[in-house]
Amino acid sequence: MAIIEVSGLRKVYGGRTVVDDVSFTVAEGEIFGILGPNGAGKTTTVECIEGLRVPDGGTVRVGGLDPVGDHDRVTQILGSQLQESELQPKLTVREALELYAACYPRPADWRALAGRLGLAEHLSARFGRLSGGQKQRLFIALALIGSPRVVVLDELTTALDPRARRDTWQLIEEVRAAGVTVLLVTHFMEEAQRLCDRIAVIDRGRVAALDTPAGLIGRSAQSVVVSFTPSAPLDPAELAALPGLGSVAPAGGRGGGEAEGRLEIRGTDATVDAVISLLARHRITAHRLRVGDATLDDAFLDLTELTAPTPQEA
Ligand SMILES: Nc1ncnc2c1ncn2[C@@H]1O[C@H](COP(=O)(O)OP(=O)(O)OP(=O)(O)O)[C@@H](O)[C@H]1O
Repeated sequence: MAIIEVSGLRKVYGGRTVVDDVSFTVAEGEIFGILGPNGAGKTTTVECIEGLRVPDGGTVRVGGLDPVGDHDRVTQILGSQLQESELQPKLTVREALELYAACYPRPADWRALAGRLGLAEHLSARFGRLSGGQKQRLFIALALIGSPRVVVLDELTTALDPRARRDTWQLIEEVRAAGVTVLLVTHFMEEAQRLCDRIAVIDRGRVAALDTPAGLIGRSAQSVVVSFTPSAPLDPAELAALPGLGSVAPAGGRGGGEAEGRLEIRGTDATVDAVISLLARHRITAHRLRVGDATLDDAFLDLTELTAPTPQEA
């Protein structure tokens, strides 16, 4: 059953359409990701779901309720961790938890929540003195304190170091295991790939793709990556004619330098077979040959590069 239903959502700021005909549903118990470049319209979409923005078109339902018209009831079933959340620096962790718990008719046991989130030893610590990771844990606790059925986490791990980020991923999995639906806005492909059951890729206000992480990678024309340093130059025309070819580039072309002459070829399994044949035909050796599956990162770049014109252009 869908707990979130977004249909034909539109939002316009000062005559500029920033969310344009966005539709998706989130099933109860899912971890659903919203992924997209900066300014794509992710936060605006999420804020419409939270009832913080009034849509200019389309409908949004959370548990069958209108987040704007039924705002009070929606806040009872939806918990939010907002992007760039701040609290009074002098507020202690205990005070924040007690304050937020008092706002809900059926609050979770905040002490148990603090224990689960590793905050039990920091109850007397002031918000302003907490580390980035501790703040994020507190924000998750505050998002969960009303015992919500669905929790919205917007760029939750952006400020965290890799270890704290991984700890947070485990927490998100625990939250879901406890039966809470998670709507996750993220910039981190690894995070989306690891956590999300399904992902909506939003680009320039529109849903560019909606699928499982594996489905997104599979639908990209470039699902396999082969890289090597040839012992002699290869003919660009022959490379361009490879079957199923997605791209040929100097290795590291999408960031980072690499050994002189090293190539990175993206395509399908058929492309890799043809590369091997081509090398054998010309008796060229492939040094440090590596073949790997494309990642969600590759699929994301593909999918956001290939989308239609911006809403303004349409
Ligand atoms: N209150 C506002 N008034 C005018 N324009 C806004 C407002 N809020 C957001 N925008 C613009 O709407 C577009 C979408 O913004 P939004 O914050 O939804 O994007 P995002 O995908 O969440 O981006 P990011 O990943 O950078 O957080 C951006 O161009 C932004 O500048």
